[in-house]
Amino acid sequence: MSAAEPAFNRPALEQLLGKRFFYAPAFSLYGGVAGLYDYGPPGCALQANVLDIWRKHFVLEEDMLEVDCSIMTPAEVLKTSGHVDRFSDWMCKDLKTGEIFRADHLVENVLEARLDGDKIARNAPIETKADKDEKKKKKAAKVTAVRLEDSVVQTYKEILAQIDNYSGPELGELMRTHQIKSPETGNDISEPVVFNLMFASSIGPTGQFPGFLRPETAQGQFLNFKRLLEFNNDRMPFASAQIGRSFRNEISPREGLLRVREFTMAEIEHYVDPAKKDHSRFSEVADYKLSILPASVQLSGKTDLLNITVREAVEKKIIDNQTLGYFLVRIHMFLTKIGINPDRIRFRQHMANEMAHYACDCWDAEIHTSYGWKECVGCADRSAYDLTVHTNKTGEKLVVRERLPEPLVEEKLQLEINKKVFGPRFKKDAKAVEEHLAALDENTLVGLKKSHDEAGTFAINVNGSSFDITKDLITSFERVSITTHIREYTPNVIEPSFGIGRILYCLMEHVYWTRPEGEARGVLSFPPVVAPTKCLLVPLSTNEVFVPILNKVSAQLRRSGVSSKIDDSGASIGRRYARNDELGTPFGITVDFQSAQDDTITLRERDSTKQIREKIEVVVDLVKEMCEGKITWADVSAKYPAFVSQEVAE
Ligand SMILES: Nc1ncnc2c1ncn2[C@@H]1O[C@H](COP(=O)(O)OP(=O)(O)OP(=O)(O)O)[C@@H](O)[C@H]1O
Repeated sequence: MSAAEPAFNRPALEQLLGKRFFYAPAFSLYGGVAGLYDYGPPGCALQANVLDIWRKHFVLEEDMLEVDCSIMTPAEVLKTSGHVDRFSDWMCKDLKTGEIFRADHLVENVLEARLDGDKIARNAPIETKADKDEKKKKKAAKVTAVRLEDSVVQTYKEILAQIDNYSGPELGELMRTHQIKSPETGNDISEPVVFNLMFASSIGPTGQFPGFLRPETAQGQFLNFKRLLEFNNDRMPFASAQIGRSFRNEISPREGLLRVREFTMAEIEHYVDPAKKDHSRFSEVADYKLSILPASVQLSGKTDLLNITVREAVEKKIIDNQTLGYFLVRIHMFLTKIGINPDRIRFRQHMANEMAHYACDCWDAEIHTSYGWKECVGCADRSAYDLTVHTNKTGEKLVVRERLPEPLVEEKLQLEINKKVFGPRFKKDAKAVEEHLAALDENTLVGLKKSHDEAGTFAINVNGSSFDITKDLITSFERVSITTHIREYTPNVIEPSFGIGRILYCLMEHVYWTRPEGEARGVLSFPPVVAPTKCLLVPLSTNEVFVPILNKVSAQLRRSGVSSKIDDSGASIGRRYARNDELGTPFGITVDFQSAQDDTITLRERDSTKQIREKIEVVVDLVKEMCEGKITWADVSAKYPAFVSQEVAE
């Protein structure tokens, strides 16, 4: 289905996912809490399979160092990382009912609804969010057919193209200029105020040690940088990885699994030399084409995608460096491997204001859903930000020290102090003044030496106080030749960050369809590698004769590592297969009277409903190979004559 194609029946999918307990609202017996969900058996199995592929695709393939760090985080860590001050969104309120909105989402939804109203008035098709559920919502939000001036349509489109780029005051200004009110009530809206997204807590019984539930898994990785580098025998570049829960107190979680308050993330921190951001395996992916949406295009009010090889994008500096480009391709490969439709993936570059406080370049892998394009993987160049702030705060140097191939000889100004005079003169300030002088850069020293030579003194400012450095405090201030054998630098970090729940939901939308024949029956066409259960075993009837054969097949599948489930309920075979189509089980094995005579069974493939008949051992091997992604059903049906199942058509 193309990005513009309408008519996706989201309510039907949601009903199926609820009925088969992929996931459900948490604490529903107590009325539920927005943004908290429980996964049931098929949801858990799906997630485990996706994470297994993630580990193989990234951790194993790239030799990453996996860690599992504490979720509860001291406030001081998140203060240093900038999250306490800046990990926030803009929130506003319906002034009468008190209903809360995330400001950028409110502006976006209202302007989109007006553009839809304009389309209805012009009798033009609504391309975005055109599923039935969305239409219903808009009706409820009193979307009326109002024809807009062409210039207004243009302005709205330009605002929407860069909706993520506005600050709170700018969003407030947009609300005033464009008369944005509370959608349901038409009431006035408050000015946007900043709202920190972290859940606060305290550690220990005194309540004196503040902490937060982590909002990302990254900080634990940074704080272990020194150990990890040592573990890696001090070799650069390298990457750490972590899979675990993160928590964000989202202002208004409204789109199911897409925006929740507790979710599983899988994050990679790839450490590189800032002077060498090339990637040794870039040539393997250089010709891979990606659909990208650079910041410059969005700023001109457009959303046209550029289909370009990653080589060209890096050469033209659209993507900043090879390592970033390499990871964008690897992310794309992972998403398609688990079954995301490649035509519905794009990479959107962040605009300057939108970038997180730690990032210097950022690309989001966005997946198209019935809710529109949704960010599912962020890929940020966090530069040296995190390691630098933690070094500055703790005094523990989170740096790389590399032996230079040739010693480096440099002429440098060097200032040596006379400690005997220094201590008695500056007393308690002596240490701070000394450290300040030691940290001065070459340019500053050149200026100070001028005053020192000409006036015999110079002044410096340390912690708000001025100190005169007179000649008697200095033993030498000369240019000397310094030989360095070691280069010390703070690595830059490229961070691909995956929201697993969002990806799972997008996958479920992409693989969902209904069989046209008879009453519409839902199917989830998961690729065998991610399917929650791989194989359904069905005896033709409850006849005892089938039991030993079923047990034999089931044991063989278990030995081959293939998960299977026996359905010996009295329901018709067609009905049993239909139930498993909804669970996304790719293969079905039927045991019948012929099986009892010649040890053969039938193997049915979910999407085509075609079957083959073969010996038990052959079928088990074929299923194993298909589940491991080594062969496909096309390979199997080409080799063994396939026929249409009688039972399924019933
Ligand atoms: N509230 C959430 N619910 C589910 N997944 C989330 C949520 N917030 C973030 N994620 C996932 O974590 C990934 C990395 O987080 P990141 O901080 O880049 O997201 P973000 O830019 O804050 O997301 P958004 O702008 O949608 O709030 C996202 O790409 C997404 O898949």
